[in-house]
Amino acid sequence: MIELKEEQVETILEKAIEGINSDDDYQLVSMTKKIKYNNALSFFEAAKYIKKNRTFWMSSEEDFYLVGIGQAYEIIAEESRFEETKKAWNQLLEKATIYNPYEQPGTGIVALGGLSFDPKKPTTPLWENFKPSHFTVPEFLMTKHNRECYLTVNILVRKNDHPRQLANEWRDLENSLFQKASIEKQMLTITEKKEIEPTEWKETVRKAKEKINHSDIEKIVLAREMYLRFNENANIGSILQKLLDTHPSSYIFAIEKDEDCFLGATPERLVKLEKDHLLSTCLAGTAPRGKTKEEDQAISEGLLHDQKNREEHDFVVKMIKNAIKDCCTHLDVPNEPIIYPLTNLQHLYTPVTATLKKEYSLFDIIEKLHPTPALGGTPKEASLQFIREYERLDRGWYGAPIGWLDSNQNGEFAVAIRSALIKDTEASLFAGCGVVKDSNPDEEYEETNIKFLPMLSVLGG
Ligand SMILES: C=C(O[C@H]1C=CC=C(C(=O)O)[C@@H]1O)C(=O)O
Ligand SMILES: [Mg+2]
Repeated sequence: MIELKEEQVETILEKAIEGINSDDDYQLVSMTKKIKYNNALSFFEAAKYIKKNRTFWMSSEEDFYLVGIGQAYEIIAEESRFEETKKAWNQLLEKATIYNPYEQPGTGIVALGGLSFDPKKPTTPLWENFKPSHFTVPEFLMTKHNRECYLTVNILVRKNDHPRQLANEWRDLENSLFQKASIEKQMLTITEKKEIEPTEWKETVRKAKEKINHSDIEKIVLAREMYLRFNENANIGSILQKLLDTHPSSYIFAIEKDEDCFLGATPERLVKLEKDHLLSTCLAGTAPRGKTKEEDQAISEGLLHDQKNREEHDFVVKMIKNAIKDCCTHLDVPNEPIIYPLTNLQHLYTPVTATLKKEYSLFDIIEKLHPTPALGGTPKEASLQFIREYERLDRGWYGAPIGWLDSNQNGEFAVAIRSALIKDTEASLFAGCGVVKDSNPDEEYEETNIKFLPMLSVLGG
């Protein structure tokens, strides 16, 4: 393995610049090196006053962290968002210079980002900074995996750039990013807390039930919002620390877009790809945790055998199976769900594994899966139409795919639930639930209350 040497950086940049022929052409140069073990959150925090648009990602199952700082390249798509994003990503990779002797998942050129829940629903000012599809290749990417740490630097070079100058700028920035930053422990105080139209929301649940009883729609997921105001600006690093401490079995994520930050602790994996090995998960059907071990056990048993929750869950299993079967071989789905326990609640859980056929990519799978009936409903289009028409909420990126992919067919996307959009001293929290024929509006309301807890409790609630 050939390590990247300091003096090589300039040569790599020089070569890339030499290959650029016209003024409006460019090339992405990506260089990865191993670095000393570093705290991911500390790195995130150090960038606070240096670069905007930070990204944080921690995967629940492994010791895997990504921290992206700045934007070397952006892919924004609105209309045919999957097609456009896929095309732009492939074009970027085609002409990139990649120096990455490790080829570990999540190193080298990595795009981090996500999508909005429904591009057909008009956006409100709340989500104006979050586009229908927005992926960023950061200037600096720290990857932590299996107790090894890597730093990737991505630089977009143009014809008239000076390699030495770029190399020097990059070195200075890197030095300042590795100044150890301690995470300020913030005690946020909520000065205003407002549930947005809870009575109307229950009414919409009733309407959804009616629709289910009188049409071929079988499930509709309805979400609602809680608004918070704080005594001071929320510090994202401090909130992430609390999420990491309290939600070990969830994906912890944060995506900053200018002054706004969308963050959360979601247990819901949409899809993970390691080369051609695909893993998706069905997570739907919910119960609270018990106060004692015995009570917890009894609730789990109850959930496993509860017809209404099993129905909610089985719609997801069926849909995921159908959505990916033509793109995969070796599809494996257990017959029965198991319990997935979280800090504040427990879910029904079924893992789905498969081998992805060569001609398909991660974007193809996301397009086929989103939204699963855990966030949309069954059938997909009809339930989406209902949500579009009756849900009094701009979901923005809530409930949508969020994650990363690299240039070696690895990547992972979660579904952005248990999440909040933070704007300085304000936050909007989101929670939804699957409405089926046996749903009770008051019980669904209580279920969403528990789903607010992961975010509420780290925001001073
Ligand atoms: C829509 C949410 O949860 C989904 C995921 C798991 C269980 C769910 C449920 O039991 O209703 C929901 O489908 C949310 O947390 O906002
Ligand atoms: Mg439910």
